[in-house]
Amino acid sequence: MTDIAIAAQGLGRRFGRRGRRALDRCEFVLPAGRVCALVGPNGAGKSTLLSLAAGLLRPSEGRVTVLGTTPAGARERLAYVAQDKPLHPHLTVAATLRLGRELNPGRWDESVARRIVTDADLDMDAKIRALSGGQRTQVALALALAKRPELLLLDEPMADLDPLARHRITGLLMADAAEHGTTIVMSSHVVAELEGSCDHLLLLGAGRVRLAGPLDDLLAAHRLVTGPAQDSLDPHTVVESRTTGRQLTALIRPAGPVPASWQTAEPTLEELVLGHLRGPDAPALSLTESEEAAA
Ligand SMILES: Nc1ncnc2c1ncn2[C@@H]1O[C@H](COP(=O)(O)OP(=O)(O)OP(=O)(O)O)[C@@H](O)[C@H]1O
Repeated sequence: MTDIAIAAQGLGRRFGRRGRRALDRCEFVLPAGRVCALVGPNGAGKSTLLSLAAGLLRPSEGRVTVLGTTPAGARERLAYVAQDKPLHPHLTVAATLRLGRELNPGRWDESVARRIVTDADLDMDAKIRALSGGQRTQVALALALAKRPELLLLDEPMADLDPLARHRITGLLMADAAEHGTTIVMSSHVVAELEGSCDHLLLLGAGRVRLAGPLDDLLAAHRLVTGPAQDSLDPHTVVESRTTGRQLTALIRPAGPVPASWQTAEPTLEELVLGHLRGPDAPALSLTESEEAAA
């Protein structure tokens, strides 16, 4: 086991010679054992980042280190569930799991795979092509978890799951992380669902890292404030602000005390992310874990 699950240095990826960079000069460190929410607007570069970490794409610039080595070198120790959940359509569920076992000798945990497909009420003899999108997702998650990876990369894993399946799979992922110390990086647009399950955040915007670090520290570095519209927010960093009549509501990074006449509260994860999506030009903030927390 290494202390760092993913480290990106000057990481960039361009598609085509003249193409816009999908990722641009990304720098971040994700300590091992964390559950990291990967968020950002459509086209921000989330899938590109996950594909680079999984070793399915190569960087155009910079580098990404995974579990202390190259993504290719870490391939056996990581699992990746891509957005389109590629599985062999002509295989049955049972044959898919059998293939997973054969491809991962020594690591395969049949019980977790069986549990996921049984809980999803899947017929072992059903062909993958006959399954619904959400059912296919659960087979892909069964394959990924049964591999007992040290790093699990999930691209919008909950997008096509029903609420009960989401609840069940989230519980399973959290239990896995707690029991085995698995690092999980999970992209999602449903930020409210990540609240309570993630302890680390990576927010991308237009291919750049906008926020990175331990979730509690990032939340503590921000305040949601409400006050008179005519008041100045200097010298605080304003991520996003809106005026309704005579009232101003803003997401700020305080640079000192906020006037006592202002109402202030720590934002929720959803408020933090929404604020940064509405204020894409706010300065980026990367926080590293304190030694105490990392111990
Ligand atoms: N294979 C590709 N060829 C050309 N451009 C690509 C390719 N894959 C991604 N891109 C471009 O890279 C950028 C980032 O795409 P990416 O899929 O990583 O974003 P995302 O954050 O995962 O988006 P979403 O939330 O919509 O899934 C987009 O502008 C996209 O058009």
